[in-house]
Amino acid sequence: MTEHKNTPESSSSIDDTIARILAADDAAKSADEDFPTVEEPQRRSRILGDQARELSGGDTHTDHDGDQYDLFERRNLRRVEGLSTELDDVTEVEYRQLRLERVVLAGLWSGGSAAEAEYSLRELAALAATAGSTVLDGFLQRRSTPDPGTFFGSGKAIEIKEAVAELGADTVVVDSELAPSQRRGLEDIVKVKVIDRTGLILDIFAQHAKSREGKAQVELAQLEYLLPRLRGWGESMSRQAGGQVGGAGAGMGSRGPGETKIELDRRRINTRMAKLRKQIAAMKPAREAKRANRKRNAVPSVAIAGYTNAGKSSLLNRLTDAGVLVENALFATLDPTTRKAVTPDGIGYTLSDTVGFVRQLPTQLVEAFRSTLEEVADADLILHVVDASHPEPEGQIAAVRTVLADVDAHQVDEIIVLNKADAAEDHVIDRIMRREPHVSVVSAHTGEGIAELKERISAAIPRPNTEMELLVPYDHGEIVSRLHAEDAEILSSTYEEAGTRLSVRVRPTLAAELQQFQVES
Ligand SMILES: Nc1nc2c(ncn2[C@@H]2O[C@H](COP(=O)(O)OP(=O)(O)OP(=O)(O)O)[C@@H](O)[C@H]2O)c(=O)[nH]1
Ligand SMILES: [Mg+2]
Repeated sequence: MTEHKNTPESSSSIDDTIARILAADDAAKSADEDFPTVEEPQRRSRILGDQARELSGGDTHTDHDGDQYDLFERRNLRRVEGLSTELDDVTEVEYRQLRLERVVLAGLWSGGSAAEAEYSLRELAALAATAGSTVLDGFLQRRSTPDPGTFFGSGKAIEIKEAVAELGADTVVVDSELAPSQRRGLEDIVKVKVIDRTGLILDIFAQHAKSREGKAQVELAQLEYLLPRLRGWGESMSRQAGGQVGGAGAGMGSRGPGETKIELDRRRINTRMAKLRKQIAAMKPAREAKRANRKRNAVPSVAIAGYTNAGKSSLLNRLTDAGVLVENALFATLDPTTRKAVTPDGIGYTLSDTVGFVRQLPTQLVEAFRSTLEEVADADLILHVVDASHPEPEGQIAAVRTVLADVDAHQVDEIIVLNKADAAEDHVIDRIMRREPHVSVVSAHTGEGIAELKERISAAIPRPNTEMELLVPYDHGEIVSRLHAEDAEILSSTYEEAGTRLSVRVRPTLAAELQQFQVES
């Protein structure tokens, strides 16, 4: 840990920080406007370390991905390496601005195969790269239960410390959720800041949230994460006040002003959380109205769900030409996008992109995003997109289903969409096809399997079911075009003297409008 100076400024800067955190709305607004834009090529080359390249460098876009206006903006928001490695304000580190730059990863291998433990660590590397940091090295420790004091045990912690010093790292990212005391214990040994998986994921969400609702949801999740960790915070502050470093509760510096401050902070954070909950609740009616409207018109809804980076947005673009942001980064999409789509035989439906899932998705996020995720539960069909180019997609499928069950979405019909077939190994595809009853193999990039998927969607969504026989006079050509354009199944159509004779299946709302043209069959 960096030494803190015992000056009045240091404690007032913490006040400032807390004030800034709690005034997050204003801060977010001005940050949007004031963020300096840097020329794209220069910025890109500076953020990509060698290890990060595997993830961040591989963007390929097809024509279907559209204009991707967000992409440029997203890149401009990336962190610049090397601006600060000083841990001068613990409050900032723990909340909102992790400022991780050169990181060493560490994970516990406590069960399962070695390969699984390694995937998890690789995924952590991808997460860290998405958060804008350079991954220098990674450690796995075989150990059945975590050490209560330092998580890895002091021997391994010292090993990590040595690597950190040798590589010049400024952060250790641990592939689990750490108890506050474990984090502190480990920090005291490795001497740089320690972040856990949850903190890292929350940081990515904070960077990527765009809509007002998304921002509020992420902030709520961050505060929820922070609240039980306030003790650590208070101790750091006491160190600043008294300059005493010691175990929990040791020394004069850890009592008095520090405690009062924690109480005060806790209260302010609770107030802020209550306000956020209210805000989020207030935003719900608008979304619910939209959903109710869709329900009334009986427009079927299809939700695209799946593990992060599986290709959900690419699939949405491929199916609808939506131009939604596609990025080889984790959690590129946070705000659900809904687009209109049509089946090959002309049935309209809505298709929604959703936030990606990840192993150990922080529970704070599931809670904060519950209202968004519930839309998936409400869908008529879930396209569960799976990255078939991953060597072991089963773990991802299971992680996604856990979250879906959590928001009561496991009842909804599901098609497993094995995406990235162009890059996948046949044996992986075969394995999953044997396990899962409803599988479509596609590539959002090449378009392979997309036509078949469209047919499947068409067969799986609720179809219009009111049969009608219509005679539409020729001066009402707009009705015929509408039937072709909209939610109707045209079973037959012939031209007669008085007009077009049609045998159709439509939804109840449209049936009511068409009554004047109805004839006996
Ligand atoms: N080879 C290959 N790559 C693909 C395919 N579909 C998507 N990708 C790539 O996979 C990466 C992730 O794609 P996205 O569509 O952003 O994935 P997502 O599921 O929306 O990801 P998040 O929003 O971050 O959860 C991008 O680099 C895409 O170009 C595919 O069919 N084949
Ligand atoms: Mg996406």
